[in-house]
Amino acid sequence: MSAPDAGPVPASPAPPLAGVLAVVGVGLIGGSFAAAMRQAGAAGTILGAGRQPQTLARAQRLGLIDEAVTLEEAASRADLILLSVPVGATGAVLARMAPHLRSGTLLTDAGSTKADVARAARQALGDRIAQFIPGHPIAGAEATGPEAARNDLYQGRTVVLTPLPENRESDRLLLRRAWEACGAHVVSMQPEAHDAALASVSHMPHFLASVFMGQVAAATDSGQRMALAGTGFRDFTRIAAGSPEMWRDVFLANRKAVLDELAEFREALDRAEQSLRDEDGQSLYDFLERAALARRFWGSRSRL
Ligand SMILES: NC(=O)C1=CN([C@@H]2O[C@H](COP(=O)(O)OP(=O)(O)OC[C@H]3O[C@@H](n4cnc5c(N)ncnc54)[C@H](O)[C@@H]3O)[C@@H](O)[C@H]2O)C=CC1
Ligand SMILES: O=C(O)C(=O)Cc1ccc(O)cc1
Repeated sequence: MSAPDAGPVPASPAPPLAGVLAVVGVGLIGGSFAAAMRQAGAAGTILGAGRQPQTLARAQRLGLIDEAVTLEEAASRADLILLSVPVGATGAVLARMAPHLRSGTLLTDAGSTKADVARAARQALGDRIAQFIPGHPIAGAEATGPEAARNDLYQGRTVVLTPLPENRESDRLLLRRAWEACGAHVVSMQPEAHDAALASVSHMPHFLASVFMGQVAAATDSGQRMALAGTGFRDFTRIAAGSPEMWRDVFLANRKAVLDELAEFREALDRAEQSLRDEDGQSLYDFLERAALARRFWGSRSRL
């Protein structure tokens, strides 16, 4: 007697990339990673760890994480761990997790600077350093905390990985696939090249916007000035609303590259100022035109 025909055997769903994902620091960046990984079906259980129990409770209510756990528990249970805390906290967080890590666990981070993060990780993890791959999603906002998290934050955005010589190829591939599952495009580069470029196009804009915003806010007639401010002021100063803790750490971590950029900027500012002092309309026009063409060209290629 033959068995009744049950039809084609249904394919079992592919296992998630990370059976257990842990996010340390469930704010904008970590919360968005959790949300995107969940939406893609790339994470099974999602654990959250951090500094403030109230933040983790909010993240759980928002459905970003399934459970709030200690750093030690995250280290011992997770297959993949994302650190999304201010870069200055990296060493202390990893040092607490190190004794509890399983050998198969992969760690990464989302910090805005990379050379200091790699140094701190080396010191904290010692002979487990192969398990840590530094990373940086070039996506974000001035808003902070789990309420700011979005499952589409990384769609179409670039994620930079700065792998260490010790990292295993299979781990690099897994991390690349995780970010791709979040909709990102992954590139690899050297940490020093990353930090120099980001000093120019991310850290400097924040520094300048903050100095400028502080100067306007300190004026005796700041209320009147801001009542008259339009979209140019809004666009130019938007990023100054970002987290002071996060940005303090970025500037301290990338101090040398930012100081180099500031020196170059000061020279360019002096040249532009001289054109104005000299009432040199041609030279003013030339520098404004160069900037306008460069900005329009970048805008037409960058989708931003
Ligand atoms: N905000 C942005 O646009 C971007 C930020 N980044 C990087 O991502 C990281 C996180 O930034 P956001 O998510 O924007 O900040 P956030 O303030 O939204 O979230 C950070 C979370 O880390 C927790 N935290 C802080 N110190 C901690 C510690 N010592 N131990 C455990 N938890 C701690 C905070 O309680 C908070 O929940 C930073 O390293 C930042 O440089 C990277 C790309 C973009
Ligand atoms: O708010 C914006 O427009 C940003 O550019 C966000 C941002 C901030 C810090 C990073 O390291 C990367 C991206």
